[in-house]
Amino acid sequence: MPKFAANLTMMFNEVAFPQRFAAAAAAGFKAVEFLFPYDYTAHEVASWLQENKLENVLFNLPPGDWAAGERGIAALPGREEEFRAGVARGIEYALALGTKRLHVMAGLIPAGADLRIHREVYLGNLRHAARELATHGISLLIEPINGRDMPGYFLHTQAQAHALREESGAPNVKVQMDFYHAQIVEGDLAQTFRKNLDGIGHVQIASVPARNEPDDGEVNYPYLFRLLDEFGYEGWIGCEYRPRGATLDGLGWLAAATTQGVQK
Ligand SMILES: O=C(O)C(=O)[C@H](O)CO
Ligand SMILES: [Mg+2]
Repeated sequence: MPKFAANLTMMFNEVAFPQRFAAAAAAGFKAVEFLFPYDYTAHEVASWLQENKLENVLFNLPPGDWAAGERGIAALPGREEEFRAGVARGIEYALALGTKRLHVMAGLIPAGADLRIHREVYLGNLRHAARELATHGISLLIEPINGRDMPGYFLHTQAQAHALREESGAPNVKVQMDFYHAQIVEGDLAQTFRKNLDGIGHVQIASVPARNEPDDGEVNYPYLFRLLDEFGYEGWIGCEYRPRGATLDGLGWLAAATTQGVQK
């Protein structure tokens, strides 16, 4: 049965990050995801999860200098040492939080760069991270992101991600299929999901093009939720959207999905 996790980076922004855990739990969520926990100690984040009986299903490995515009370093030559230190830091947090999935961002590639070099570096880093994570039973996720929101990002299409996943040779490398990005880049969401089901480790949702609640725009989410169920998807669905107004006011879609028996 599809299960929904609140994305605390985008949702419940009415309150500060530490208070979003209680807000998500009060709204009925049993699980949360967020981009980065590193502004806080692992102990603090673990305590917010425990106090609110929440599971953390996903966060990202350190992405390089996010404030300076970096969006991951996994495909950037010359950053391998920093990448490895980031893997160790991510694992330290994942163990404290009980997290079983870590997303690794590839990075922005300069125009005209030799993509073969970036691909080799990326694969080497993926293999290293996957090995380290596997010793703790953690999956490594890679996510194609649309080039309108993130120009220059290395990974765009589902096919590219699944080819790299297979080439990594690591069974714990999985694709994070964000339906918002996938719809913008290529569409054909249902068939693409069905074809790649075994290689998908996490799903994220938002309306297209506004990236608000999944109840408007060009993607028919009630249909997709039913399909995910029929296909036997057992993973989480991260609600990675910017609420149009107050987060609670926009949760009607979740109530409807739950009533229809999508969420157990
Ligand atoms: O943009 C997204 O869809 C994401 O999932 C984050 O930016 C990277 O985790
Ligand atoms: Mg996403």
